[in-house]
Amino acid sequence: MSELLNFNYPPEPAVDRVTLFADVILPLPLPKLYTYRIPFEMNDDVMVGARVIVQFGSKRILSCIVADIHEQAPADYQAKYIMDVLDDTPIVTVPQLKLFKWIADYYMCTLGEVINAALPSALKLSSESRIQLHPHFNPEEDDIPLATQEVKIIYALQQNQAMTFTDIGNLLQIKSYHKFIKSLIQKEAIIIYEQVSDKFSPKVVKKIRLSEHFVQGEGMLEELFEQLTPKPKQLDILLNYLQKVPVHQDVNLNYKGIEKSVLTNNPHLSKSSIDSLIKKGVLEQFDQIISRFPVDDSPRQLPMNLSEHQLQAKDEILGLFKEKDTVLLHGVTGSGKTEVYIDLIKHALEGGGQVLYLLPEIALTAQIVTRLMKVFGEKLGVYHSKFSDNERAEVWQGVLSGRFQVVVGVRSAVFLPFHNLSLIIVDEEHESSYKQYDPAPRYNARETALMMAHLQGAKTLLGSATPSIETYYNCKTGRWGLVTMLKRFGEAQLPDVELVNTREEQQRKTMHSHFSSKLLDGIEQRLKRHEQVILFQNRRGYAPFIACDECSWIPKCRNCAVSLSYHKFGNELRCHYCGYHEHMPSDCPACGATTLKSMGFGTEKIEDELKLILPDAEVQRMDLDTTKKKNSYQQIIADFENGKTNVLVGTQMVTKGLDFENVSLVGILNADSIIHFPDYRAHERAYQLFVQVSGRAGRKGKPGTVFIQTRDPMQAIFRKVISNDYESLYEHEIEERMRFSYPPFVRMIKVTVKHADERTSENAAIVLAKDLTDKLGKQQVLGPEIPYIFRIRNLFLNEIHIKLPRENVNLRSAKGLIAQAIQQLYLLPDFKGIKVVADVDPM
Ligand SMILES: Nc1ncnc2c1ncn2[C@@H]1O[C@H](COP(=O)(O)OP(=O)(O)OP(=O)(O)O)[C@@H](O)[C@H]1O
Ligand SMILES: [Zn+2]
Repeated sequence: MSELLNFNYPPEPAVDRVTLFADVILPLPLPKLYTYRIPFEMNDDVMVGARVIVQFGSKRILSCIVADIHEQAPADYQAKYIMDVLDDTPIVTVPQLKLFKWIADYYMCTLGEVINAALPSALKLSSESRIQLHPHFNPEEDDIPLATQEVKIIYALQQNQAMTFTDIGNLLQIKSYHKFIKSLIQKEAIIIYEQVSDKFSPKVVKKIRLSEHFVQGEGMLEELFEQLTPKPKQLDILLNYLQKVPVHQDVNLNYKGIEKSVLTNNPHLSKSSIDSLIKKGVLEQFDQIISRFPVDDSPRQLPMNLSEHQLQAKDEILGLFKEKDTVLLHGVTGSGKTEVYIDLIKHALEGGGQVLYLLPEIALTAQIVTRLMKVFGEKLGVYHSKFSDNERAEVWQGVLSGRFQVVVGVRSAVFLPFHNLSLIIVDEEHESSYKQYDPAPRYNARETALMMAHLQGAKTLLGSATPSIETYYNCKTGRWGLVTMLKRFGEAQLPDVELVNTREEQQRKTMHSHFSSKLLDGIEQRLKRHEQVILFQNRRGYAPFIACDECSWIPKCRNCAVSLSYHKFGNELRCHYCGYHEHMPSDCPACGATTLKSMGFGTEKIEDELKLILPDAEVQRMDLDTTKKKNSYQQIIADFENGKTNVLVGTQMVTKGLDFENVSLVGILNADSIIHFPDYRAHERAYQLFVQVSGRAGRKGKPGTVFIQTRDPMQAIFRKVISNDYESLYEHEIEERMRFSYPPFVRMIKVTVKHADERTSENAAIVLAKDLTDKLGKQQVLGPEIPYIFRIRNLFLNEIHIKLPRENVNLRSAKGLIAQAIQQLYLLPDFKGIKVVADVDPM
């Protein structure tokens, strides 16, 4: 059963009234929790995990989460009273509060920042919040008892669409109006949203019905007939309506009415007469809102029968779970890990627990959700950033209430209010998109999931065809369990990987722009056979930069130390770091020449050129630029699934997890840019990327081929990719990590110092590095150094890397010292305006 317990129960009722205080988490980056006084009459209503309304500062009214209840008045300030209690039951569970605390401690941020990231804005009320009618709520139809004040609010919202708290206060002319808002939220009659952009526009159909008094009043209908007899067109409409809605049989039928289009689309009825009947008040027009999460009526399907290998993997996993909390399923691409997950989810649900299934990217959810929906139906919730805020709030409530027992989501799903988890699946566990870079909390959802599982006594299954070195190390040292699937499902074989030497082709003059003749021939061949192709290029846009052929001028971002990328769509130059954009100049602003040339290439250019080279092919692109709209992922994936598209060009979005049966060729256009990335993980990443994208080929029977274009085919990493030799990659990498002290042998913390002035940033970093060295020891602190991209959003960056040994270091106290050093830096007058960001376990 769920465990929505309070941290502290309110004390036993005493004869004397006790004065209680609540520590609350405000959704703000404050270092400490604030204490408010609980008014006596609310003593029984304030609960840990529930929201209360408080005044913060002189004006702001905010909702916040109660973290603790006690009798201790704050020592250094007079506690203000809590204004109102919003929830009858906690919306944040006790295990969640513990998790949030861990995130704040581990990732060196405030609880307020965690809460702010965790709660959908619809659950964060403030004086700026807005209120609208709940899209499901139909005031005419929904039969819920409402207080007079509530009716007033509903009526006003029907007229006004949206109102602020202040509007409601003015409307009711009373001070304690929050309870009515709260009650209406609970009755699902209204919803709250934070920003205008979050406003939920419900799907509405126009409907028509007879005005109430014609139906209810004795003899009224007969009278109406008489009235309309001289107007045959109007009478026709009335008769037609009564045919469809036989109110003489059951007056209640009138309530629902019919869709207006039923009448207006009827060629025998006059549209203008319909309108006159509405004007006269005979007919009544109203809007009906259509549900947001339509119930999936398609018949449930049983999970597929597991193959022998899958069954064995499943049994091994369950066996290992008896001794270990975490198991890695290392299964090659296309080995059928998803079906194993589904079976384990079923198993967990039968045991009565909740399940969280994490995916690194929204692009992956489309296919997986379809699959899971068929098996788990309305028990399945989906959580990601393409959902509107109110949809996310609905999933939140659904997890609390138990409506959703399985949730599929991207990294932020670790914040959901699970209270009875028994299994977490982290699919593609090696993915760096599990880590949030900015803003705080800079958490890694995989690590957070492990802690979450620990707090709730759940098991975690990590899955990947290319595990991260850290994870594999944990398996090798026996901390975690390891289960392997070496073969693809069914008859499918791993694809053949071939290297294409672009340097040679260039010398032979057989390159067509960025395509080798080998790759082009390969594509043409596949298309003739009605097979599909995926092309991967790690940059979006048309070209990473442009340059003047005469004077070598290169346009740079105003705010960042990067060149601007050229985007042909919109004919724009754009910064991928700050979003700055400008129109593409027609000639060079430096020398006036008209010879501006695009250099390098991104996905947009590949798409463009391929369409010219192969005019009959249907080419689509999937990258950040083509997936801005809510359903664009689904559309692109569906078009490719149905064979409407022949070639899919994309960034890392197309590289993993996707399952298309007809793809027989994968092309990697520029492998070298991926290998030569200045980072200790570059090889690991390159291997993962190449193997993952290769893994999209030949997944169902038909053999698959991969062409990797490179100028230097002798690089060692390629041999490992070609032979799919993860073990040898691991052996090589782990040795290097040990030798040069990198994770998993040390923990890293990256401290970035930012300032608008270059010298100040540098000097502050030097002072901070010195202080850190004094506090932590010389060996532990590297830098400061100026990063490759040394200026972003007008701030100059300097980085300090801290390496903390795994053994013999108290992580908590080390982080305490780092936080202290940062605080001390903030106090120095020389460095006013400085910003320091600590990133724990940076990726
Ligand atoms: N038991 C089964 N019965 C029928 N088809 C199956 C079964 N298991 C897997 N498949 C099919 O095999 C293909 C590969 O499976 P899946 O997508 O789960 O692989 P995966 O291990 O997750 O691969 P990747 O790591 O590349 O994402 C899919 O098309 C899936 O439908
Ligand atoms: Zn910029």
